[in-house]
Amino acid sequence: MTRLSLSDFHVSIGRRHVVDTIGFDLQGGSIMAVLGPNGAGKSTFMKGLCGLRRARGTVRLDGVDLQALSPAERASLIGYVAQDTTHLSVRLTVFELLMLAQNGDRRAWKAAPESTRRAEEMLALLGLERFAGTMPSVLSGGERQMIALALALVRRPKLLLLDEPTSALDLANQLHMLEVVQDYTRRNAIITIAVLHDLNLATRYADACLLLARGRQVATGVTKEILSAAQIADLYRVECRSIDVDQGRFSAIYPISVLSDGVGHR
Ligand SMILES: Nc1ncnc2c1ncn2[C@@H]1O[C@H](COP(=O)(O)OP(=O)(O)OP(=O)(O)O)[C@@H](O)[C@H]1O
Repeated sequence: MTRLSLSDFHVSIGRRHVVDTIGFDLQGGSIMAVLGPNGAGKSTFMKGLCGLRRARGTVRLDGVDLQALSPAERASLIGYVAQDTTHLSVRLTVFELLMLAQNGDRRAWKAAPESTRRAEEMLALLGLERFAGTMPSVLSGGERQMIALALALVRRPKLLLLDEPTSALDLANQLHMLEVVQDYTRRNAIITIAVLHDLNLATRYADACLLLARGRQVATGVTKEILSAAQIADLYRVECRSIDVDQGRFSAIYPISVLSDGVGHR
């Protein structure tokens, strides 16, 4: 089973330490939500993990030190879906992109035999078959977000990193995307880490949470234990109530008001 272990993990932008001293362990089949106020360092943390920002410390995926790998080796293990999908504005169709994602690092001129089937499977999994022949540049922001996920999954990552994956999705697609991600994560025993701003998506889909404030790890652990109304109030400086939904099947967090030392003083 896949296992991810971080210790004393730091990420810098230029000379500035933006993310400091992160440490946790995750087992295959689990989803971790990364939560925290704007500017807390969530995206920088994700970029540090996938090698887009300079990072220090130890990151082991199944015992392999990710920091010691070449960019190509690292890319073969990690699927990263960025907040911004403008990189998909190329003159290729969705299907061509799915083929390129799987074969871009091959020297041979032929695509790997199973890649057509795999591309079709991904389109079916996410319900995107109707976009196969379309260029992402003519699609909506939410449709591009779904395609970015398909492009990450088609390469069979062991570690899936999603930066605000539902930010452009309507209610049905938010649930659809996270159901697919949860099912894929469990079935393939991979690890998914997702930056989320919606606390109720976190309580519903994340097994574990990492709370960040000013680049520091405020808390990490099992979602049920971490995401209390008191902890949320402390993190975002917003008074909240925790509500049981569907006879305790889900727990929802309802925001009441910004505390007097809230916005601008975090
Ligand atoms: N390219 C950059 N150059 C310099 N500083 C940056 C850069 N990108 C981010 N930062 C700074 O790093 C800090 C963390 O930014 P980051 O984007 O990681 O926050 P975040 O938690 O993802 O925020 P948000 O919820 O608003 O997306 C912020 O203070 C930001 O100003």
